[in-house]
Amino acid sequence: MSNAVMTFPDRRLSPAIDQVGVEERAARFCTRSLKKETKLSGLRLAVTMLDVTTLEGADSVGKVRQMCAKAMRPLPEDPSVGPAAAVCVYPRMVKVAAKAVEGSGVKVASVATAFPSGQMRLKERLAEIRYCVNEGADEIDMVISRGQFLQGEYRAIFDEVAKCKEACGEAHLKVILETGELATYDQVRWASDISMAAGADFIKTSTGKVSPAATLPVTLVMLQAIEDFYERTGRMVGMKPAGGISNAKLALQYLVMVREVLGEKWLNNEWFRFGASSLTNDLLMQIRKQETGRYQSGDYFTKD
Ligand SMILES: O=C[C@H](O)COP(=O)(O)O
Repeated sequence: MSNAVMTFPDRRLSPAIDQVGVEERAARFCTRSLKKETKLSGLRLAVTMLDVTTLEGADSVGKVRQMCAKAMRPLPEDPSVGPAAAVCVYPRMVKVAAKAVEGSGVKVASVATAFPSGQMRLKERLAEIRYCVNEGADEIDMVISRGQFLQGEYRAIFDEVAKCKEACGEAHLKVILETGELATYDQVRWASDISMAAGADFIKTSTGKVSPAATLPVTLVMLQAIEDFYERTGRMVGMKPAGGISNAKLALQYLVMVREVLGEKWLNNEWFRFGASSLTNDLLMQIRKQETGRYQSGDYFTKD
């Protein structure tokens, strides 16, 4: 990565966001009607973009293994569907997940840095990243320190992201902004710009533990930040909306938006992911519906 990219950004390059304009533009993505073939290929594409997630205190080895099996082969009778991009787990489950998906191409993402609050000294948060990578994580989903960000300690945020990136080594870094706590679109835009300049491989909306989580307008603000960053630096950054995305229709609206804002180049799982704990089955159900004309009962699919 060039030094120019790792420089604290100039806030004057982060434009003020027109709230009404962003919300109206995002709402227009919901009104597009898609042809049957486009819908089916979008649904299939969405499955391959899933970070199939479980982030519960009650997570067990059995649950994680079952989720990994589903991520590798979402529809057992049709191997052409999937696999998902990754599974996303807590640090303690990384080793279990890495063993379960070994050789399949499905990546292991781990949340880290005292997820979801981030309320821990940086030293321990960096140690947590190194632990996850040692256990076999390919990707790290970190949280920024929102308290510090909201107090205007922007250089501290830049430094923590840069240090987390360094601690990742070869692993990819996704930076969770927790947009539901950032109060305004302007703050979301500024946090996106800081994170990308500090080395984020992906920017991600939410932990899934705070409401509101991902929304189309907030994702649009982040996509625009990615577009501007790419124009300025030539470096592509990925996008991951996460939290509360549980139906296929909404997933397709996200894909329409990504295509229109960033173009086809971003429309694959190297550059776009859905973080979701319960979207898989609705995508599978809609794929079966498009292919057979019938709805399969929810019981037909294994538990998300
Ligand atoms: O990163 C993923 C989120 O934690 C998933 O949130 P969700 O359970 O609302 O789908």
